[in-house]
Amino acid sequence: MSAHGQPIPLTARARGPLRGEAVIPGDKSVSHRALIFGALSLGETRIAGLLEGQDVLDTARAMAAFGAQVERTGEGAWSVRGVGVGGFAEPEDVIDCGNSGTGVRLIMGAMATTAISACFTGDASLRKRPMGRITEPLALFGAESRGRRGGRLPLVLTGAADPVPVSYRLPMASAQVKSAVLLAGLNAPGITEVIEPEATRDHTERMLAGFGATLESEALPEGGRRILLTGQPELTGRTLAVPRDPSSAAFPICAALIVEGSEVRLPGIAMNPTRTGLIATLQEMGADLALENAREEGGEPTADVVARFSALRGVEVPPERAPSMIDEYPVLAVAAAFAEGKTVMRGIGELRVKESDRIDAVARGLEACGVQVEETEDSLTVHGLGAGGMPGGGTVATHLDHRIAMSFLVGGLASRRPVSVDDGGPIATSFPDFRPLMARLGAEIGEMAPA
Ligand SMILES: O=C(O)C1=C[C@@H](OP(=O)(O)O)[C@@H](O)[C@H](O)C1
Ligand SMILES: C=C(OP(=O)(O)O)C(=O)O
Repeated sequence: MSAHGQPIPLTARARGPLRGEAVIPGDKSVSHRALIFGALSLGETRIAGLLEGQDVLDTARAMAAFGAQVERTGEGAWSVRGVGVGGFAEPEDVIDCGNSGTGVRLIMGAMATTAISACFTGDASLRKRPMGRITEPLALFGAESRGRRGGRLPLVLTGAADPVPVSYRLPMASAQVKSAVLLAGLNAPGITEVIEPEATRDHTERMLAGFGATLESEALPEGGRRILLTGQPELTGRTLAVPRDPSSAAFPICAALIVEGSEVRLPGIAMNPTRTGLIATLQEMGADLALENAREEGGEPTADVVARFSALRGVEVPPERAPSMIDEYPVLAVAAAFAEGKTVMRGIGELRVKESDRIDAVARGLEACGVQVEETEDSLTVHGLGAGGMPGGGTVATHLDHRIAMSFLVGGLASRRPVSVDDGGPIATSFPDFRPLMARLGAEIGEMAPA
């Protein structure tokens, strides 16, 4: 939806090859964390390349409401003067995190061991998402919460006045839950331990260490990781550059692979191994993907990605890959519609609690575009139609989900008939530049009535 709440229907149609350079904005996960960790530090944090999507802007506003001085100093350039660990002030008004699960969950963790109360809410999508997975571990520190039935937002959280450190084994693979527990552990005396059954994105661990926290992380023999955080460190503001978002890069990459004659170069994409599952899967599908100039930027491995039109073949995506490609399944499913043979994605039950139920949204969208699919509670199978591809011609319901909107618009660039989405407004939450960037590559995505 637009800022005024009106849906913005968009239609994508085939118009020839995509060519050129795609300069992807900053990583959303790192951007949220840069603002939150800056707010929990003493002194100034200067951030370059911050993603200026609505999700991150909502987190910036929230950090100001908790007492940090947050200032935009240029394009993607932000300054945060923090209040230190345990220094959050009580916000005077409701904290509205918009569409952002990462924002609300990490902020709840960050305030849970400070003796203040805050009321959190979000848009219609965020108000449907489970928050018990956060409030339950935060209760172990001594925080109290009261929300709607099923632990939904709006929710009031009162931080523990005398927090105790905890040992917590995550019941699901979730970097948001892991991060909320670690952030709460910052203001608890002693060691907080988090055990994750499967390794998830590790930006919190890497970045907290960079801000001065003492943290140890070890791989477990049975898979997963054990993280030990020493509470009550003095975090110090720092200068950091946000690497370019691999989850946003996924859209032009997949578009180049399925639109005949395409070649797109994407400089400096983050290649943190906890985020590269899509690249591995596409390579197994036969994608012509080159990774060049591997280097380190802003503390994260990066590389230039070159994606060229490819004859893809269906694969089985192993369940253990889910955490490292979690947000990329919708666009992978669309690319799989252009592959020869079937693609089976297993162990993806977490997709049901994202901005939308992504298994259902993708399955219904592909059906609307003439593609046969099968779903179970935690899997999705796409019957690919080969390079001749998806018939298209349908309108896809996006359920306030940016990734569903962008995935199907990518599909429309290669399908036989145009593909429409009912609402492209939420694209602004993570990739505000998506349409102009795709247009510069030669894509036709217009604001027009559904086909
Ligand atoms: O920690 C993060 O920044 C994120 C973690 C993932 O969510 P879960 O922790 O719910 O899997 C991911 O889907 C989200 O887009 C960003
Ligand atoms: C799941 C996502 O984000 P969040 O959980 O932060 O809303 C996403 O960006 O795909």
